[in-house]
Amino acid sequence: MLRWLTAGESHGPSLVAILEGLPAHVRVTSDDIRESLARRRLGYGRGARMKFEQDEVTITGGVRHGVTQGGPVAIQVGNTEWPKWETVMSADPVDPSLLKTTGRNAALTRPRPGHADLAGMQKYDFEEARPILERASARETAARVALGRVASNFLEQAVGARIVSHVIELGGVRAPAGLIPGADDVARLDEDPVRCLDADTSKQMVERIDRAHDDGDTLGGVVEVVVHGPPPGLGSHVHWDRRLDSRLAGALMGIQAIKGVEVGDGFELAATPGSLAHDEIVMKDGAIRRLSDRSGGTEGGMTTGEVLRVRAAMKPIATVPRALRTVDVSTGEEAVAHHQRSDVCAVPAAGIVAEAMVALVLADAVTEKFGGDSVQETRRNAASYLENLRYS
Ligand SMILES: Cc1cc2nc3c(=O)[nH]c(=O)nc-3n(C[C@H](O)[C@H](O)[C@H](O)COP(=O)(O)O)c2cc1C
Ligand SMILES: C=C(O[C@@H]1CC(C(=O)O)=C[C@@H](OP(=O)(O)O)[C@H]1O)C(=O)O
Repeated sequence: MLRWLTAGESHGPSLVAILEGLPAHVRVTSDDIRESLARRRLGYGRGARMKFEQDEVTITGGVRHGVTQGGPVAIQVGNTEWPKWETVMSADPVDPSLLKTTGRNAALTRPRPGHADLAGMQKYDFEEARPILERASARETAARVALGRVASNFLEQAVGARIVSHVIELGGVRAPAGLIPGADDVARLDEDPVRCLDADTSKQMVERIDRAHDDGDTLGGVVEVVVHGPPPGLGSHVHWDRRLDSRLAGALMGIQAIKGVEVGDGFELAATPGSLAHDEIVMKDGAIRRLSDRSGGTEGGMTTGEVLRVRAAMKPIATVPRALRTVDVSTGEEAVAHHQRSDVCAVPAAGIVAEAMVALVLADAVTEKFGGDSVQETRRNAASYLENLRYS
């Protein structure tokens, strides 16, 4: 079983992430993690912070000479912006006179609709939004992506599964149906400004972002994560919380601003007659094969061995430059929500975060199915299972 945790605030000194339960001998380096974090910063429409802030990666436990040791893997991702926030985010008490009434040290009393601000202030009993928004911020996704890279290296080394994501819809502009990236399309997708496979659609998406930016508005969209080479039989039909589709949906819904998840053709299947909605089984060259993959590679909560496909729908960025109405909780007066800066659209980045979440869920399911205290043991167990698999 894998367990993972993250800690840290958006403008704190660093994020910290721990992954426990991974076998020994998984090859992973700080540069691998840096590479994944750099991919999360990509994408047309992200805000100024992505340009001037760096992710400072330090592996502080669990890895020696580029291989995991079997203990918890601990990763620190430093925020280079920290010196500007040292007073307002200090862990220790500060002189109250330093907390000014204006600027970055001021109390945030105008909660932003669409954020955790107001519900969090009520629940945790704070008079301002800073203690809530700091942890609710999607800055935390950097820590998940760091862990996701470790999980993804494990998946590739243990069972040969490879993960890629792409943007299939942005601000209402939709890519042609049926485009599925191959495992080797990652570099090509990362070069596209919105990580879309179709060049014409990508151009329209970029124009849509420009228009939203000019209008002081923000956009959402849909990403799809595709896994090539998952072994059949991950997850189980026997209980709701062992179903892989349920675990994937929970992990994707756990990403900030994700409001819907689909497995395979998802909601479209609901409008398709049964005769056209399922993946027929045929005998070909002495082995059982599927004629399609509308289910997205799961049936009965288990992987079928076909390509796994899951989608996540992201709502538009909630800090809208054309500020939304709110109430100043310190006066009870009508006001406009706080807005300092924000992304116009973070859908391409959300795809990288979704890859990480899928990698963590699959790595957990692989350790559960095949066990192993070293990655070579996991690999042997998986190979033996596949050699003895019925009907393949
Ligand atoms: C990669 C990524 C980047 C984001 N960037 C911003 C941003 O710059 N400004 C903003 O208001 N929300 C941003 N968000 C979304 C907020 O964190 C999210 O709307 C907030 O947590 C509330 O959404 P929830 O109700 O789903 O938690 C981002 C989300 C992700 C996944
Ligand atoms: C810092 C990151 O994303 C941030 C997520 C975020 C939010 O409200 O979720 C708001 C923005 O930060 P700020 O409020 O400081 O401008 C984004 O830049 C990151 O992804 O590394």
